[in-house]
Amino acid sequence: MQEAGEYTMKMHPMWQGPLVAPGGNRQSPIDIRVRKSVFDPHLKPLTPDYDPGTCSQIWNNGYSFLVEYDDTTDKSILKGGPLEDNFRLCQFHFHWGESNAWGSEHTVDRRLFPAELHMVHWNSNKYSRFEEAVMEENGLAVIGVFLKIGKRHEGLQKLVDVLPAVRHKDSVVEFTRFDPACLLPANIDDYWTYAGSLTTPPLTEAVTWIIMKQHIEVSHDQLAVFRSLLFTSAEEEVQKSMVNNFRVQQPLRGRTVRSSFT
Ligand SMILES: NS(=O)(=O)c1c(F)c(F)c(S(=O)(=O)CCO)c(N[C@H]2CCc3ccccc32)c1F
Ligand SMILES: [Zn+2]
Repeated sequence: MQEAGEYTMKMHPMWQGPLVAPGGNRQSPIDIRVRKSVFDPHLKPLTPDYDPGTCSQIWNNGYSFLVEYDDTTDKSILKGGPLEDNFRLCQFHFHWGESNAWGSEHTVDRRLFPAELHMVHWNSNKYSRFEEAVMEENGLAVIGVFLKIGKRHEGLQKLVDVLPAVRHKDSVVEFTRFDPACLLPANIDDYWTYAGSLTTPPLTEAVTWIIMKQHIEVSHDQLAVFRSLLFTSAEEEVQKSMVNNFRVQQPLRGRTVRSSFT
């Protein structure tokens, strides 16, 4: 019988890390209870300003596939919303399920989505490198966008077409001139925001999460290509499909989720 207060250090097969970071009281992901969120009239519109020229490569790191951006200058930045400083885009990635019934990390009133996009940014006013910001409270800002199955997403197709080239873990290909703004929903003024953490190691409590209320649509076939990726490298005998690469939800611990809309 587990002693009260003892942390359940269950090892989630996916992340090989503790599910609840010891002492963590602002862990992610969470369920967003819409009626418990608090409208904050001081929240500004989000103003992303991305330069497709900073897009550099796409790679499979054995957790997800990442599209990486050159973050050595302030060319692709996120400002506004709940943010006081400039945040530089460093990468975006997705989380998805083995079926369309689940796959997102965050949920809205327990509603699961088949996938979730995360655009990872770091505070370039306060820090000089991502690795520094990742250890600091509010060093990072991650935009979350839910994906639903529907019409084909024309902008996503350029990315889907290159995924077979990064099928195995540690494969990298050059990927340029991709405008990440094409993956944002039409309405980016309506969002929820809360103080949380990375959902993969190092699970640091450094993230201002900005979760879009409006989802984007991708086709069934486009999402099926995500599932053709592998967690395993080409050398490994047993190949494992890259699916269910999401973390289980974490306790809210009294945090308030603010909304930019009523
Ligand atoms: N859901 S999430 O937004 O918390 C998140 C991920 F889910 C995720 F998988 C990754 S990763 O780079 O693929 C794996 C590294 O842990 C990152 N990458 C971040 C975390 C650590 C790190 C270090 C260097 C560059 C990017 C990242 C991430 F921020
Ligand atoms: Zn993520």
